[in-house]
Amino acid sequence: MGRMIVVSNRVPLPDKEGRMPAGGLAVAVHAALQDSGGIWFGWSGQSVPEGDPGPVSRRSHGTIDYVLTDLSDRDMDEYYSGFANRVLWPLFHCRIDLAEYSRRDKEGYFRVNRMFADRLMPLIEPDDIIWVHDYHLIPLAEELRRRGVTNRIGFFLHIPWPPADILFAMPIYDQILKGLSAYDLVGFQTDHDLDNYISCLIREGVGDRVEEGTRPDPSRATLSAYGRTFRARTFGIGIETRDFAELAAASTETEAVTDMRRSLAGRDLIIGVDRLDYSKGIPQRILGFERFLDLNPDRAGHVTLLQIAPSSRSEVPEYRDMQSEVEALAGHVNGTRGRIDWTPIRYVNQSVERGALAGLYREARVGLVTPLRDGMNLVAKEYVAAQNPDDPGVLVLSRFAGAARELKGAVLCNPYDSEQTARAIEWALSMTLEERRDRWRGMMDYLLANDIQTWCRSYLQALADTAPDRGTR
Ligand SMILES: O=P(O)(O)OC[C@H]1O[C@H](O[C@H]2O[C@H](CO)[C@@H](O)[C@H](O)[C@H]2O)[C@H](O)[C@@H](O)[C@@H]1O
Ligand SMILES: O=c1ccn([C@@H]2O[C@H](COP(=O)(O)OP(=O)(O)O)[C@@H](O)[C@H]2O)c(=O)[nH]1
Repeated sequence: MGRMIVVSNRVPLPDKEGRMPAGGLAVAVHAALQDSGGIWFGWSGQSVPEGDPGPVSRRSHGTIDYVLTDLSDRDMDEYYSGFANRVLWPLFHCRIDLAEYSRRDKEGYFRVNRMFADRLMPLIEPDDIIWVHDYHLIPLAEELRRRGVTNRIGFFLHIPWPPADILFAMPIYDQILKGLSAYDLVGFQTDHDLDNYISCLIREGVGDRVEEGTRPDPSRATLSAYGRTFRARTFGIGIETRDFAELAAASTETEAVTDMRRSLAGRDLIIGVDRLDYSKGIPQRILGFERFLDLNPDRAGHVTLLQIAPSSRSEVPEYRDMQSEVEALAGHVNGTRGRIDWTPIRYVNQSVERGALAGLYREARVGLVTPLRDGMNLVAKEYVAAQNPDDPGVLVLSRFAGAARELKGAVLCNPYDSEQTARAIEWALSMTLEERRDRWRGMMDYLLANDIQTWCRSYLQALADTAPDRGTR
């Protein structure tokens, strides 16, 4: 195998002391890059006020070269906050109502993808394998092909792929659909996403599966579309299960965790951890918790919901609106259900570092993960990995998270139904130790066997095994 070139919008850089960033994807992809040697290309995290962002900057670490490009403020506005996060993100999470399409943002999105392609061209050598990540960069392979690149190019979509009727609501859906056909291997989080993608090709009349046989494998397909043959497969992303479990076990006596334990004074802890994003269903979760309190008056004063929700994408109006919505709802529940010696919801609008988070997950009797739709949701997996095997907590998980397809021991709920969420919380809190252990063991074994290294290796192996289609388009 040749070198590897990873391309993503955000690049997890090592810090000034050369330490790699913590966190699954960054660690696994760095490890794979170290093995093969290669380049990680993406946005530097800096934007410049006007015009051309200037030349790329380069940093080396071991066998990895980081090649970074600034973006202009206009690029950020149109490509990142505009088309990526106000059109693709809401639509792919089935929120047509929140999608704000504009021709200007669409132009910005394709302009930045062309700029990424131009800047990548001089870096690509004939045997390199290129791995592109996520919805910000769907058109990149098409741009590279236009410039004559015949290398293997893979893509992994971290967020869901929507059903056809939702995708088709986007004015330029055909360009996005076609964009993926320029890759050699397209990875999705779940079989549902792959199935939705194939249905879009079929409904549009532009492509289909080309395998023989009457019973297609729901997790893989060879596809023919737009004059190209390529492969699509599901690879549910994992976490660093073993390391995270060790981190959680080692964090039980850290200050953050002992302070929390002391302040709980014997109350049961329920934890929610999410970026402040409408896809995560935080308002619905608070309503579910409120319903739980109303249905179970004997729990009043004996349970606390800790909701950690750092702000995210605050340039986008819908994200700013969420901030006040969550504050108002949490305040309402605390005001109407709380007592002078008990605050039902602790809402923390700040990021919590990994070690403290791991310890807090382990302290919590219930992990409440209720997105309205989510590509995978790593928090669900981290909560499971962090548990004490002798006395594990229970994961309450939305059926609309990719993780629900894998974590069979979770108590599933429909986050749109506050009554169901309320009952799931009560069930989780009253579950016997034997059942908790049983459910946890099954999920933990799964997470150990399907960790982030396995994910990374199987994706790269599948890409290496894919013969690039060098035919005409
Ligand atoms: O880069 P940001 O705009 O600040 O957003 C953070 C990341 O959010 C998304 O995460 C997704 O990937 C996770 C890992 O595969 C998955 O578990 C989750 O369900 C997804 O929402 C986004 O896809 C990333 O590109 C962003 O960097
Ligand atoms: O205060 C926080 C909140 C979240 N996270 C991490 O952010 C990631 C969130 O990933 P997930 O797949 O759940 O959702 P995303 O934000 O990628 O959509 C997880 O690894 C969390 O541990 C964190 O480190 N600190």
